[in-house]
Amino acid sequence: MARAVLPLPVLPWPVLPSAYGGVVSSTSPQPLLVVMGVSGSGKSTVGAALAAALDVPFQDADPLHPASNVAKMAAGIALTDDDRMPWLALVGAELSAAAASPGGSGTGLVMACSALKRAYREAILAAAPTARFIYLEGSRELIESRLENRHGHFMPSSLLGSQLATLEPLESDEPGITVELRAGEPPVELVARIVSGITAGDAV
Ligand SMILES: Nc1ncnc2c1ncn2[C@@H]1O[C@H](COP(=O)(O)OP(=O)(O)O)[C@@H](O)[C@H]1O
Ligand SMILES: O=C(O)[C@H](O)[C@@H](O)[C@H](O)[C@H](O)COP(=O)(O)O
Repeated sequence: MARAVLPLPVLPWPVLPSAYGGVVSSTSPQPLLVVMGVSGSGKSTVGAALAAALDVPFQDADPLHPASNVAKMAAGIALTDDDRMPWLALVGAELSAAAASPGGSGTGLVMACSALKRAYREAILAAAPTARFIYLEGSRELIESRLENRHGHFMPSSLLGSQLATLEPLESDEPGITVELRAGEPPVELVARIVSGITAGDAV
């Protein structure tokens, strides 16, 4: 699978070494990141840890879905573009609100959002042009095993096939990086790789 590698500069904020073992934002503008990938790739887990490492708020896009979308997914029915577009508008609005203003007053945000298709990412960027994507790329086997071990979530593992079929991986001319998932790697280590990948502007 092609890996997206963005030429420098990747992200519009300066970084400094930190005790975390990676980097933190040092001055405004604050990071505006969308952790993307199929259901079960770790967006929520990794996104929350990344936000903590960067000291910016975290938001999961799941609660922004209307109840009708959640009901469909819970019933094992894949969403359509028409189902997703109003939801993506909400995702974009949240990112836009958190974006750094010219005066630097934005809070920044890490958003966990599947953003499966390029058109979905373009819709997000239309609302929040400074957003950058962190694509969690993993094998079907790894993601399937994680979904099978995840309990209490509305999204059934049976939808993984449709998620993978819908997915258009982040491309090299899109803003962001691709991160390859490794079996057995704790989230904290994955986050450290992401932070260093953001800085280096490379796939990690
Ligand atoms: N690096 C990791 N190592 C092991 N398990 C993980 C890791 N990241 C996520 N998980 C687990 O995999 C499952 C799916 O992660 P989740 O964050 O809910 O994915 P998503 O938000 O993309 O659907 C959860 O049970 C989570 O605890
Ligand atoms: O576009 C979609 O089909 C959904 O947004 C989907 O991609 C997302 O994965 C669900 O919201 C389930 O949530 P999890 O990704 O947390 O499983």
